[in-house]
Amino acid sequence: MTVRIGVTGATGRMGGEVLAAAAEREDLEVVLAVSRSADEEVEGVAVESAADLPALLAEREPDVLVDFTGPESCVEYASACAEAGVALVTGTTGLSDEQFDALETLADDVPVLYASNFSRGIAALRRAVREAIPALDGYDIELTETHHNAKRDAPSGTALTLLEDIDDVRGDAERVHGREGEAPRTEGEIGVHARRAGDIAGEHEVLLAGNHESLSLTHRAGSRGVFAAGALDAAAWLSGRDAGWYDFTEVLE
Ligand SMILES: NC(=O)C1=CN([C@@H]2O[C@H](COP(=O)(O)OP(=O)(O)OC[C@H]3O[C@@H](n4cnc5c(N)ncnc54)[C@H](OP(=O)(O)O)[C@@H]3O)[C@@H](O)[C@H]2O)C=CC1
Ligand SMILES: O=C(O)C1=N[C@H](C(=O)O)C[C@H](O)C1
Repeated sequence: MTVRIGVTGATGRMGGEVLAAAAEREDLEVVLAVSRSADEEVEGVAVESAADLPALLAEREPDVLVDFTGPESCVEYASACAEAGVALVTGTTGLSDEQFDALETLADDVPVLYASNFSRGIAALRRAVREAIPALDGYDIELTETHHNAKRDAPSGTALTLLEDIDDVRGDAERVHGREGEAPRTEGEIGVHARRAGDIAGEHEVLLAGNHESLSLTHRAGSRGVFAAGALDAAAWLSGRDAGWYDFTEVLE
């Protein structure tokens, strides 16, 4: 059965990637695409006004809306989904705790799948980090992420997810965002570094060092296509499921 999808932020970097990737898939059909700046075609799809999203959801009846926009719009579009009974896949990062709470509440009404990163490589990196930490007890940990120069939020959503993973395994640690001046490392702290340059699609490195050795676990996205493909896999998987909060790792099981 063909899964009917809607795309928000269609004029954005990820919105365009999602539309391009969807055009290559036979299991999905794009039935609407919106952004605040409508009146354009992206990847041959007409982009309509995001202000009309509630009406468009009711009229076109997509199974799943795929969202890569901004934190406020993500919650706004999720509310429209809950109202219309449409499932939501979102990879928007930079959400506050309150915005995550709002999304989780809306998941009482419709299926919501959130992932700070839709690449399989990051899913594997997360597993590797969870395995490495207990094997390298007491080693210092530094996390570095590198993204294109237009990224708004820092640290990246993926970096925050990796930090949560580290805390889960090792207990809550102090996070030191960059260092300057007299700033010696304290035991157990995690250094967090965000670099912004050029058009880098996304790199994450978890460095563990101690006992005269170091282990660097690094993921590099070659293009945004990997995130778009993962989000569409998630949309296909989510369609028809019960209301609730879902994770990308469930899609990969
Ligand atoms: N989870 C993952 O795997 C990935 C997540 N991301 C995340 O996706 C998000 C989008 O990234 P990217 O595509 O590079 O960003 P862009 O700025 O290129 O695109 C964002 C799009 O969303 C719309 N938008 C932005 N802010 C708002 C807002 N406040 N209200 C309504 N619409 C808004 C813009 O369109 P317009 O202004 O025309 O409405 C634009 O089309 C970011 O949070 C990023 O971190 C990115 C890559 C992978
Ligand atoms: O903004 C981006 O580009 C990306 N954002 C996500 C994040 O914040 O982790 C995922 C990916 O790294 C690309």
